[in-house]
Amino acid sequence: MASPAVSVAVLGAGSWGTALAALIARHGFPTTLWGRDAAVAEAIDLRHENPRYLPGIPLPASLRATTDLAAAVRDADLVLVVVPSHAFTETLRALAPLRPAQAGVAWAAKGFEPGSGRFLHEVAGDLLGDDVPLAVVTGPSFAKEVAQGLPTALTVQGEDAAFVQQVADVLHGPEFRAYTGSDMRGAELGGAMKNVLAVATGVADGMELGLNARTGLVTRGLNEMLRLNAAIGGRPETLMGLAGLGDLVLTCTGDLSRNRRLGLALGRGKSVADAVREIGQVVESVQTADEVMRLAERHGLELPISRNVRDVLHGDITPAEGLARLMARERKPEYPDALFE
Ligand SMILES: NC(=O)C1=CN([C@@H]2O[C@H](COP(=O)(O)OP(=O)(O)OC[C@H]3O[C@@H](n4cnc5c(N)ncnc54)[C@H](OP(=O)(O)O)[C@@H]3O)[C@@H](O)[C@H]2O)C=CC1
Ligand SMILES: O=C(CO)COP(=O)(O)O
Repeated sequence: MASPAVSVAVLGAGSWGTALAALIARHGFPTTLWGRDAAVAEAIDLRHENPRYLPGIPLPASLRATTDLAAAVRDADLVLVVVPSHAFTETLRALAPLRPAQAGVAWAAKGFEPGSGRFLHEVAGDLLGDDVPLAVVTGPSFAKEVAQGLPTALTVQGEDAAFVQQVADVLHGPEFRAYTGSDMRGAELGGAMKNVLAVATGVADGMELGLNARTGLVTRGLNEMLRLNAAIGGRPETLMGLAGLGDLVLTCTGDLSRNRRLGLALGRGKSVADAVREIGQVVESVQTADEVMRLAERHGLELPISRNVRDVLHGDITPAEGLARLMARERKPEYPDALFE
C-alpha cells in the first residue's frame, strides 16, 4: 500500500477522471481533480457530485476539484491524466512546466494522438522528457461501475517498476484490483483497438445479426489486435489479458460502452453525427479507427473488421455493404502465420 502521504492530481473531470479520482480519494489519498468546466468543479467540490458525467452518484467529501491547473498539481506526487486522447497533447503541454519534480505521470485515456498517430507514451516522453516516470492505466472498467464501488480489475503498465507500483497502490482497494506490467505499447494498443472493434459488434447487434455474428467479430477482432500488436512490438500476453481480451469483451458486449452504442445506432440506420450527439460523451473510435488503419497500413497488415469500421464511420460504405464485404472474403486458414512467435 502506498503511503497516505502520496498526493494525487487527476486531470480531466469527465466520467472516467471523476470515477478514478473518487476511487483514489476513498482510499485515503489527498486527491484533487482538475476540470475545465467551473460549474462541474464547483458541484464536485461543494455538493460531492458530478451532475454532468456521473449524475446521482455520491463522491467522497474529501475529493477536491478546481479549474486551476497550477493549484491542482502544485503538491502532487503523482499526476493521472484522464482527458480524451484528442486533448492529451495540449493537456501535457500545459502540465509540463507546472509538474512538481517528484511527480510521475500516468494516464487512463485510450487512443492515439490524432493526425500523427503517435502512442500516448510517445507524446508523454516527448513533452515531459526521458527522466519522468510514465505509466498507462487500462483495462475493462466502465466509469459508472467504478464510481458505484462495483468490483473491477485493471492493469497499470510502464517501464519504471517503482512508479507503476505507486500508481497501482493508490488504485488498489477492497473493490478494485490493479495488476502491474511493463508493456506500455501493447497495453495502449489494446485499449485503443477495442473501441474500434466495439463499433463493429454494435453495428452487428443493431442490424440484429445474432449472437454468432457478435462472437465471430469479437474473436476475429482479437486476431486483428494480436497481429497489429506483434507488428508494433507489444507482448502477446498483454493482449490476452485485461488490456486486450478483457476490455474487448466488456466493450463489445456491455451497453454502457459509448463505442458499442455508436455501432448499435449505425446498425439501426442512424448517422454518425446524430449518434455521437445523442451519446453526448467522448466516443474515441471516431478518430481511433483512422489511426489504427494508418498504423496497420504502415506495417502492411490487412485488418478487415477495423477497415470496415473506418469506412462505415467515414460514410464510404453502409453497414450492410460492410457485412457483405466481410462475408465475401476469401476462404483461409484460421491462423495462416505464426501469430504468437
Ligand atoms: N468512461 C469510461 O468508462 C472510461 C473511459 N476511458 C477513457 O478515458 C478518457 C476520458 O474519457 P471520459 O472521461 O469517459 O470522457 P467523458 O466524455 O465522460 O468526459 C470528457 C472530459 O474531458 C474533458 N475535455 C474534453 N476536451 C478537453 C480539453 N481539451 N481539455 C481539458 N478537458 C477536456 C471534458 O470537459 P468538458 O465537459 O468541459 O467538455 C470532460 O470533462 C477517454 O480516452 C476514454 O476512452 C477509459 C476507461 C473507462
Ligand atoms: O474503455 C471503456 C471501458 O473499459 C469505456 O468504453 P467506452 O469508451 O466505449 O464507453
